[in-house]
Amino acid sequence: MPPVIETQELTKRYGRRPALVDCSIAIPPGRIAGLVGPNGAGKSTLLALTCGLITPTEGRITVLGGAPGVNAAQLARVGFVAQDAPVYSGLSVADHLRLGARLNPRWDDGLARRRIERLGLDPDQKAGRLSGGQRAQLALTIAAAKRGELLILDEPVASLDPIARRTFLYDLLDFVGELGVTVVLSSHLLGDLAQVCDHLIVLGGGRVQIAGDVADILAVHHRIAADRSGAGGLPSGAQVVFTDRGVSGGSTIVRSAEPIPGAEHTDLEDIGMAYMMAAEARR
Ligand SMILES: Nc1ncnc2c1ncn2[C@@H]1O[C@H](COP(=O)(O)OP(=O)(O)OP(=O)(O)O)[C@@H](O)[C@H]1O
Repeated sequence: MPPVIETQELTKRYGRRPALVDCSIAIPPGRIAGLVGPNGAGKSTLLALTCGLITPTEGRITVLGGAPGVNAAQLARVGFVAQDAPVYSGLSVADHLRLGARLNPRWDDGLARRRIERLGLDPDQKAGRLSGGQRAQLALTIAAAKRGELLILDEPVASLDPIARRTFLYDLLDFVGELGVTVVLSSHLLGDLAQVCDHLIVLGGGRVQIAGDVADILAVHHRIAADRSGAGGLPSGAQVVFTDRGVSGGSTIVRSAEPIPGAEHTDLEDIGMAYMMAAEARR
């Protein structure tokens, strides 16, 4: 199956300022891909390129086999929820569904109504009076009912409390299972992404630090005590990603296809953080 999103040496500059540099990624179909990186790392730029809202300065990007946003048919296949879950505050929940039905040729009204009911949203409530979590859920419902093949969510949980975040993410999981779509989800909250993502892209300073399926990433990363991180004690080909000296003597995340005797389990949160810290340290 060809990737849903594929980029080759994709670069975007605003004027002379590079926002994304030589980005080469491939997201296979059916994945929930997490996109993380510190402020200004290039996440929104990559998502905007994916939706065709902006065009590359150099390199190539293919979305669902074509140029992003090239025509109405292509746009109909992609659902996009921008940062802060934009909704029309003067319109009611029901008005949003009516607008969605009018604007989207493949609109799934049954799906939209079922979700609104399940979430307990009052159809007559004005969107401006919904809570942040409810607004995020409404925006996700509209993007989903478009019945596209790719859902792009730019920091959809940023303004939500931990309970609303958890509900939103588990709901997303359910619904990806139901619709079989591919999702790209950006967030600063690595712990949240680790719960739902099976593909990860870490950006730092506009460059891809690591990208791939979560299972593959976990298989080649190890945590060892900081004082063992001298290259002498590691298998050949091992790469020290980052040493964090702050936590009880410190620890080092190492990338190695070979097992490392005595290494501890590490998780996606630690690995993502190590790549981001390493990128920051190089700047
Ligand atoms: N329209 C623009 N004009 C000029 N520079 C921009 C524009 N949009 C983004 N940038 C710059 O490009 C870089 C990447 O920005 P981007 O918004 O993609 O990062 P981000 O990872 O989404 O950040 P955040 O986590 O803060 O939302 C930053 O240095 C930013 O200042």
